[in-house]
Amino acid sequence: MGHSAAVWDFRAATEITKDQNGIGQVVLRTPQGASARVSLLGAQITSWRNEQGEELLFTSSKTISKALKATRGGIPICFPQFGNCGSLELHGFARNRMWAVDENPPPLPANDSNGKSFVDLLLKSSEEDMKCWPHSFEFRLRVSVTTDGDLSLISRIRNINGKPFSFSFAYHTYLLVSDISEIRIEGLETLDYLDNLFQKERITEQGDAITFESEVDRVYLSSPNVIAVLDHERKQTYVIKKEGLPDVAVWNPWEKKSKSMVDFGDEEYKQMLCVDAAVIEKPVNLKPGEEWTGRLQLSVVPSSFCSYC
Ligand SMILES: O=P(O)(O)OC[C@H]1O[C@H](O)[C@H](O)[C@@H](O)[C@@H]1O
Repeated sequence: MGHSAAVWDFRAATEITKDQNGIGQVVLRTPQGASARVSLLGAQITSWRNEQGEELLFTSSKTISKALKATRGGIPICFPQFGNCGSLELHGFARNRMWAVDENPPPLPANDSNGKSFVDLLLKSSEEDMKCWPHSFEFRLRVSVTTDGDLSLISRIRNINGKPFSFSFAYHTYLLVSDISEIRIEGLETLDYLDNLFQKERITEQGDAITFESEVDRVYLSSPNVIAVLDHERKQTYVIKKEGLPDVAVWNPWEKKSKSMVDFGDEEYKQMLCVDAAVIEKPVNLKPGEEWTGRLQLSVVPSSFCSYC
């Protein structure tokens, strides 16, 4: 690219455009050529590319653009509910709302801004949403791409209500993988998980890594803050670092669930793996005026260089 980080104008490298449906999106680029795209619909990350321009997130080729509905893939934000564990729509309403670019967010530590291309987005409770979830909040999301090409997401949720409220949350991360049967997840072994395929039964993981040979739909509880997803065929490892997000939801449907997943190709399960950094088992309880922060940092390293592996 011929640009050095020292002279790179990170502000100018942040571009606001429209997607093919006319919905606003923000494109972030680094001097080395990594990039990310975030839609104002749901603040959903719709693309994350490495310096070679290779996509790292899965998006279904059958994605259907419905009015104000999250598409299948990327990283939708699940808030104030994960899955169907409450009375709201699946994964909560935040992913189906229009977010605004926040020009003047409360500051974050200098480390979260220096040397990064970033954008701040904001969702506030609306009168309509208050009818089904009667709590006032401000949700700020900082999306950054670092000079190393890492994708960083920082969520700050503030209670501006007169009384406490609780919520669950997830970065519903659709990783793009070469072949699901070649994938191992390390860092979740020996943990307890809730198995969604068996009425959320609590089970202790016995394997020395998670591998896939049929449908998996689990929530691993109280996990370490670093886990690794090893892709043998691509010889690369996704390193997932998180803070404030104790649980990890792991999902691969193994086959197209015919009626419910119209936006999913027959064989696409092979190229996707959801590994969601989340708060599920013990929802966050926020008192009036309090703020919660949940951080996710995704990196990709060659498997041979992975200090974690
Ligand atoms: O279709 P989505 O909204 O992306 O959600 C799909 C999946 O999300 C979670 O991970 C659940 O545990 C799955 O049971 C669910 O089917």
